[in-house]
Amino acid sequence: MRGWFVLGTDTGVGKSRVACALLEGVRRGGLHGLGMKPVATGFFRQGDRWVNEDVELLKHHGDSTLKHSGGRVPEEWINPYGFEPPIAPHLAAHRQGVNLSFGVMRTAYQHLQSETDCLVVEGAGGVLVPLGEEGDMVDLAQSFALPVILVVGLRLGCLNHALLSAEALQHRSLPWAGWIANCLGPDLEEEERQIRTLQARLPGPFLGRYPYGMPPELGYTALHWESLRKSPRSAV
Ligand SMILES: Nc1ncnc2c1ncn2[C@@H]1O[C@H](COP(=O)(O)OP(=O)(O)OP(=O)(O)O)[C@@H](O)[C@H]1O
Ligand SMILES: C[C@H](N)[C@H](N)CCCCCC(=O)O
Ligand SMILES: [Mg+2]
Repeated sequence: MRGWFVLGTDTGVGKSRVACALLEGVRRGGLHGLGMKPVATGFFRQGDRWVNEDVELLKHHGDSTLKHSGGRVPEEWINPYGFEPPIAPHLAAHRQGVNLSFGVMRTAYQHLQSETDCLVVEGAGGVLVPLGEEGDMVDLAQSFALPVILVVGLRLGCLNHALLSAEALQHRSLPWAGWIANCLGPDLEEEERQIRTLQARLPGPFLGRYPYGMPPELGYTALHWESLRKSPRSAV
């Protein structure tokens, strides 16, 4: 089991950007890498297809074919559940009369695992986002048994969000890879001291400061690959 489960302090904090940077780093290190978004909400029409930005980004920065068979990566493995409205996953599923099944998501995950060296899974929203009757996003991460990376979106309010998220994760004793500070603005007030405040309080390792405006093709260089390599069962 190799890869990471990318969780965030909230929606819109940079999970996708960081997940794509991880894929860039993995692939530039010579490994095969695939992204997965178990449940995505917010689809729009593009020609004759319904697309979701996160799913498209993960496909773009990941490998385009399966490692062993060389075939196309099935969309339903990358994104087993997708719903049009940009709302909470369990509410979007409910509108469609769908029960989100951990079994379906785990099966897709296992298929992808067997066809890649490193799998980067992106959550949706924050760590305790409900996923219906079977649990929440942390439960899903636990059932995948991948080491978790917490993306902290640096802005006013993030200290509280980051510490609450870490407490929730510690309660469920997940394998932990570390946390990344993602700069959500160009000139963040007290950015350095926000990071130091979190370094003193969050479990390590600190996996890097992702700069504002940096695309994933360059952003992977800002991540601490020495520490990422030491993640439990890391492939890189
Ligand atoms: N370091 C950054 N520099 C510039 N823009 C950023 C940065 N990080 C994130 N953004 C922008 O902020 C927005 C939210 O980021 P992103 O989509 O990665 O968040 P997310 O945590 O994946 O959200 P979701 O919960 O919807 O999956 C996007 O428009 C993204 O391009
Ligand atoms: C649509 C959006 N971009 C996210 N993918 C879904 C965010 C769900 C947040 C749920 C909540 O915490 O209220
Ligand atoms: Mg995202």
